[in-house]
Amino acid sequence: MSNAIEVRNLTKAYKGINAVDNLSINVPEGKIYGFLGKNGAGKTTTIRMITRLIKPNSGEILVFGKDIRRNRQWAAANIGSIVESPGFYENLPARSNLEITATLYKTPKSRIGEVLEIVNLKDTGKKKVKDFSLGMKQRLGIANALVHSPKILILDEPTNGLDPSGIKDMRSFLKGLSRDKGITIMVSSHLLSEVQQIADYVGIIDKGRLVEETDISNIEAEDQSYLLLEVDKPEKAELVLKDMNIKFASEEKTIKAFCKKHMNSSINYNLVHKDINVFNLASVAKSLEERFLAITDEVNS
Ligand SMILES: Nc1ncnc2c1ncn2[C@@H]1O[C@H](COP(=O)(O)OP(=O)(O)OP(=O)(O)O)[C@@H](O)[C@H]1O
Repeated sequence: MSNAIEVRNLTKAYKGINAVDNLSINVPEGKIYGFLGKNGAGKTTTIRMITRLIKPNSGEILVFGKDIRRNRQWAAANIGSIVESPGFYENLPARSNLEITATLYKTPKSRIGEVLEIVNLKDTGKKKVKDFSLGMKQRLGIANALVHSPKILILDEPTNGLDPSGIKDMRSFLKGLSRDKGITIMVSSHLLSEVQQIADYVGIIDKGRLVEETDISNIEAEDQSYLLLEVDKPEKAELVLKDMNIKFASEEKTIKAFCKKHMNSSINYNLVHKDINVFNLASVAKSLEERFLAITDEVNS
């Protein structure tokens, strides 16, 4: 799989402090990439460098394999973004606002109908932007970023300020955009659950440095939070776990055994050999949240 964006050894310092520190990330083409980090981790600074709003101190950024410093127009043509909230003429309807952008990009006006359709604002007619909900304004921002038909969309915290139903709509909208139009989407967030629900890949940063970058399914598959057991003789099962030096918490016939995944089969073997019936044995994955906190704590300690 090729990369839509490759960031290599990128550094940006403010007053001698690295806001982004030798960062390298890969955003795979056609996927949704969740760029995750706490407030102040360096997400916006990275995105501002990718979108050429600010210059790095060192490092390079490639868009579809081309260095953006030597291919500025190429980069601009391929990337649509919302970094700061887009300023709209509040007294104009959606279409008129997008016409201004289309003129700037020398894009045919026929594209406006298409993007309004994509973001589900086709029927807003003469309604002025000032009368739009926040969710509608966010979608108009995305329409604005899509006017010139970029292959990559970069959104800095797109769900900020939205209510739960607005967040849900935004999530399914972005998934649809990736699935149906093949657009690569890079979306930053400080909300772990958000990234877990939307992204195919995740890059976690802390203090400007990459902590981990992986396919989201790896996170779900690899890291076990606990093994959930349902047995007929819980007291006997607890003795087996004690013998194996495994911590556990039990409630009636259900036991949570806190162990690594590779221990699951030997736990099952030992239980069965002690004549304990195992009705249910399920590996419960660590949520990204648990994993993220564990990772950033390791870095901080
Ligand atoms: N223009 C600037 N001048 C000085 N320091 C800055 C500037 N922009 C960012 N920083 C600092 O760089 C660090 C990273 O900020 P950045 O905005 O990139 O983080 P973030 O991960 O996007 O966080 P948030 O979600 O809070 O926006 C912070 O310590 C911030 O104070």
